[in-house]
Amino acid sequence: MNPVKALEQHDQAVWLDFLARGFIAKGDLKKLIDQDGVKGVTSNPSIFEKAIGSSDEYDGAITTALKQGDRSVGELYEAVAVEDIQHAADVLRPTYDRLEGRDGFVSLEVSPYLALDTKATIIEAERLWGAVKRENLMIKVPATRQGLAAIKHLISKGISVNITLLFSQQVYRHVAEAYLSGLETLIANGGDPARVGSVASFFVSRIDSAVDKQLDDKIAQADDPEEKARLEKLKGKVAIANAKLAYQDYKRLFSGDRWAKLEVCGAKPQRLLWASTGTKNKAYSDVLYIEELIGPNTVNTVPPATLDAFRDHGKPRDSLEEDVDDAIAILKDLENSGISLQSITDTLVTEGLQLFADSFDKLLGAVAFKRNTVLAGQVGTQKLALAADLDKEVKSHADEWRKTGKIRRLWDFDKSVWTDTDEDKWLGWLNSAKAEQSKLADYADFAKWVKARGFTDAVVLGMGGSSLGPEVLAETFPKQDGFPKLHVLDSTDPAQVRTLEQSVTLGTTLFIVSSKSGGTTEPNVMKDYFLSRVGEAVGADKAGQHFVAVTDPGSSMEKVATEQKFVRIFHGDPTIGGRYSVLSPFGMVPAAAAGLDLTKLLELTLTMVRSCGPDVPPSENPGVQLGLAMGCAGLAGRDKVTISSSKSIADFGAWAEQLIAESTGKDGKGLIPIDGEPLAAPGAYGNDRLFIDLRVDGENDPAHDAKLAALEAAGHPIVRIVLKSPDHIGQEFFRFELATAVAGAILGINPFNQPDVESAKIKTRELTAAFEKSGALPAEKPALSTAGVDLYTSESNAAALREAGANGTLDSWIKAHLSRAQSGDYVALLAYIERNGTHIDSLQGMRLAVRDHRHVATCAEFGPRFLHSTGQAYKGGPDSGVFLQITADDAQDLPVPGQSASFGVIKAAQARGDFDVLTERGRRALRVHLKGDLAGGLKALDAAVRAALN
Ligand SMILES: O=C(CO)[C@@H](O)[C@H](O)[C@H](O)[C@H](O)COP(=O)(O)O
Ligand SMILES: O=C[C@H](O)COP(=O)(O)O
Repeated sequence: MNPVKALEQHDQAVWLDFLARGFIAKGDLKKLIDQDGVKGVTSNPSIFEKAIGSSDEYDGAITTALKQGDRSVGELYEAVAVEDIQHAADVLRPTYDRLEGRDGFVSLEVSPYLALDTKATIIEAERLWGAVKRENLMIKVPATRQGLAAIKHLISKGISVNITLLFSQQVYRHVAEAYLSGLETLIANGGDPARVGSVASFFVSRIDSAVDKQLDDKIAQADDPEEKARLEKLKGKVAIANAKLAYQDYKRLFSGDRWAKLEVCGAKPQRLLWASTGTKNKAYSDVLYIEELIGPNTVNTVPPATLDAFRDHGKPRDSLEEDVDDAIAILKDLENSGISLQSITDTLVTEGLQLFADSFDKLLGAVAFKRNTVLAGQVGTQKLALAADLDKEVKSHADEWRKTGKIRRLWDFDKSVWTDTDEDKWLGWLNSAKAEQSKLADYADFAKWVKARGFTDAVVLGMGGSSLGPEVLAETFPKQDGFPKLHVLDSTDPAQVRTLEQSVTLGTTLFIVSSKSGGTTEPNVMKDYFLSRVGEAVGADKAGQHFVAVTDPGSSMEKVATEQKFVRIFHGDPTIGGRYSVLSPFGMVPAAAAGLDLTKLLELTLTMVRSCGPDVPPSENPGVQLGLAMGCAGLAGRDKVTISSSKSIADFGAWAEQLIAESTGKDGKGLIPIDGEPLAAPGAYGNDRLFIDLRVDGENDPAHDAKLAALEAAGHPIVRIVLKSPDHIGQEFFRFELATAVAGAILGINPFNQPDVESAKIKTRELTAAFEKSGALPAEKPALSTAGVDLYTSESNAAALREAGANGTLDSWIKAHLSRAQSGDYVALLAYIERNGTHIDSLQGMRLAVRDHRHVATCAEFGPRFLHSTGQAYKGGPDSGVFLQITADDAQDLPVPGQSASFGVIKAAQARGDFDVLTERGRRALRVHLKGDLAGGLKALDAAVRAALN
């Protein structure tokens, strides 16, 4: 007789420790049931990893699932795994029915990531039980301390459980106890125990592998031949002895009064199931762990090769209760040899969890890869070309992130991923795109209202995080028919305010006042100004009808907006910091007002959110990959994150800049984003760059590509990101948000605070308060005053510059100042003037001259805008900045209604406040105040810069 089938006569059930889609579909499982009498199937993460991850058998199913709509990697895995389990359960159903529920089960394991979390295990087990919907299902739960509590609960709810990763007799007794007490609760609550099945999966071969290793060490150390022989005799014996003794426990636990009471109600004993029964040591019989463990009321789950071997040459006999005394002696002998079985079995549980988690990581990575392939192009692609050293660092961090489950912890709001302070309070952005989806109807109503009102223009008044996201949307998307043109004003420069005013028709303009805190100076004074101007145009009582506010609940802005009868107040989410707020009302309200397709924007964004999800291991997770590259590059001194973006998304860098700089630049550490520097030949750069290139598919620029290729060939790390279309911009917002948070963790900082922005704000407030009191800003003494310029700096900076040759000319000061920039430093031009094409060109000319002559990174920024962006990193980040602040006389100032400080005064106070903090921190900073005609002043400065460099 077929030896496998013959096991029935010994009252032992054979299950198959294997599952795969084609195997079931082709009828192979059915054949084993019919021919071998197989009565069950077990699966585990390693089995699914082999089935799904290492074959293309599931590609069709994954494609079909995705055709019904995108879903997360975890959901995709579960969809196909649940189908497989259902198919197996259906094939086993006749067995289950024939044996009246005593056999015919298929097992599905809960995620190994949850093994140490009782509550999460219970939730997942109940969910899987509900999803598979088969009576002959068993949910597998590991026998950890936390698992035991879950097992008891699940049994009490009538869910059949297979307890896995069981190695020790002591733990087995707890497992049986959990089952018995679970049944007692079930019965007490009126449940039917006859419907509950359970097995305790006791692992064998892994024990021998671990014990034999220790025995071999001892044998190698032993001098006495007798001792060597004694130890040798124990090899390959311990696992079976351990299992035999567990079986003696089984017999005791499932007899007697307690059990009788349960049995009478219809309860079935929880059978011992021998798992890990494939022989690992080739010196042993390949059917060892079947032949030696045959006994009534047990199960052996067998891998296919072992099953084939046993069918071929297995010799069944009732072996389980043979030589029980010998088994006791073997374990005693082992203990006497100084080998602790308890410590081995404890380790095996930990290792087992890690092995299943490793398999699950691999499996989810493979599913993520397949999802990506099917979605081809719908998710922006990302290619990392990192030089060898950096690549190695990134891979090693990725592995550390995988092993320690950091991406899951991050998504779980675990602040210990960062500095363990209050990071958990600032992670609302992780779920904001999803949350915004639930408000689509409201945004549609708002958009309808905007359209119906016939607004020609919509102007966002805000700073930093509140303005730069909307600015990207305004610059990336064309004006939509029937909707207003979207503008952004983020300045206190009088000329800039006036230019904006002249570019719109006040009577048909909607103002969106955006301030999370509500207390920021700029949006408040801009709002005061335009409320008054609109009042003049349409009547003070109607002005509020042109204003909406976006602000966090309870802010001072909310109060003011209510008093001033704004049309609407949209609430931000207080768990999202400004720089992470674009995929929240701060981005969505302006987008809705401009008539953008929010449904599409968010849907596309969510595809990236899923790609970056907690279930996507670091190696396949684009946000984590980018963040690791940024963080590791920073640690390696490549801390100038140089961003280039193709034409239609050219403004993206300005948003990314505020995110990266304000998040990471603090505590003397951080990344310095470099935006707007066109690429040059490798010779223009030092070794402090990481290049991130974003392009919209089809926006080809061969010259740019050639430069990137040359940089790559010269050993600079490059990240290339390709967006399918500008509509996919939301994906990049999320990718960069996650990447920045990850980079923050690598750098060891809290990416969600901005301590040094605050210090400049305090200084500015002190200066404006002084102005309100005395009618003038406190006097200051220039280090040099010429007809065209006044130069200011701290005494220590002035002394250093004089020593370096600064004398009575602008050129000499600029020369001395720029010569302070050494390799690895950056030079930042910080201009408190109108941000317009001419001035941008002017700053660009100077910065590129500096870069090309001194081979340092350069920044060209406009104040006060950059104070809410890169300003944090300039003051709080690494001390590698050389700052040239540029201020100028305002040709024409502009009053702010209701206060004596004008726009010009506020701007001057902001420039001085920031400069004071820079110099107080000992940073290398020089302020050039251009007197008289601004164009002429900039020209003179340009000449001085070029002279200094030549
Ligand atoms: O736990 C069960 C059945 O309940 C099995 O699926 C169990 O996971 C497997 O037998 C083992 O993981 C296989 O172990 P090994 O052969 O890799 O040592
Ligand atoms: O990035 C944020 C800016 O500092 C503006 O802050 P706010 O939105 O609270 O006005």
